[in-house]
Amino acid sequence: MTKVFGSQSAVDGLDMRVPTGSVYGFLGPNGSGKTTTIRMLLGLVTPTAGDHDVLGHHMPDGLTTALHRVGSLIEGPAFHAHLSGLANLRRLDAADARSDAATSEQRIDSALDRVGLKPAANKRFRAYSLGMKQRLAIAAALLAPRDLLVLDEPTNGLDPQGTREVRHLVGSLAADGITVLISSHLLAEIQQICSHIGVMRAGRLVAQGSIEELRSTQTAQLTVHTPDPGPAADVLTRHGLDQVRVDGEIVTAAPGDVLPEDISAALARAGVRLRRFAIDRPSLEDLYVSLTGEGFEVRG
Ligand SMILES: Nc1ncnc2c1ncn2[C@@H]1O[C@H](COP(=O)(O)OP(=O)(O)OP(=O)(O)O)[C@@H](O)[C@H]1O
Repeated sequence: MTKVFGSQSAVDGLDMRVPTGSVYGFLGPNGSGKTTTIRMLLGLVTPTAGDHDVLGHHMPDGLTTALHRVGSLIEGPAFHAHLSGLANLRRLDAADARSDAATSEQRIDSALDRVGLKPAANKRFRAYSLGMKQRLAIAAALLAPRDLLVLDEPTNGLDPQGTREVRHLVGSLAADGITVLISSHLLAEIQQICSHIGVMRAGRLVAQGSIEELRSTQTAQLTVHTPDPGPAADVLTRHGLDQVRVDGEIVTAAPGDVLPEDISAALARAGVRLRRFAIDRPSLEDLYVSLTGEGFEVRG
């Protein structure tokens, strides 16, 4: 899908797949096109080009069929500060033409229970912590049964405790089988709960896949600390390792398919003395930084 606003391209040729049952972390710096993409997915913005399916329904024809199985948190519902969480949910539920008044109390109760807000149900919204406010917003998205939950930056502005609350909640919803699409500009905040990740940069999806797939695209690096760097480099080159480099007593190389145990045995046979032998794979953090140029923001 593509979305152009005036002369500005917000989303450019996006080809995105959110597998059923996944928690898909939709990552990218501010302004990279995440919200625009989510708004297109939910039929709130018409794409300039391209089309998409939601829960197996081609959009926009399947809008009414598919979207009542989709809960979303985009800008967040408008809550009344002086009303309790419970009263706020009652108002929202009553305003939904599709909701069945006969089951309203039961659905509200289970939504509050789901997000752990039952004990605070009668507290005024303005007395809620930021994490509680965000959990209430997610409860609002859960007033009807959902197959897919779309959360746009649900941890934005939350303190570490609020972030943990939201993360924990999303993890438990996913464990119940709800597919979750969750956007964030901070990989560290959502990495633990995601099974899949898509990375946006300047309107383009620059990487997408399961965490394992993305990790495996990262080239591992062998690092050897040794007082015998010359012989060590010779052994590594003879064993077919690429990019063998010597820097003082540190030798690095790309091990490729050569097994660590074969490398260490070969070094031992050649009499190379080792102070340290390690094979490291760059973290997802490194991948994210290299794809987006974004620094890793440490919070709290
Ligand atoms: N309605 C609009 N009219 C004009 N430009 C827009 C509109 N909506 C978004 N844009 C532009 O499109 C680009 C992508 O914005 P978008 O909000 O989708 O990014 P984002 O990744 O969600 O960022 P953020 O996390 O800041 O919301 C930005 O440059 C933004 O200014």
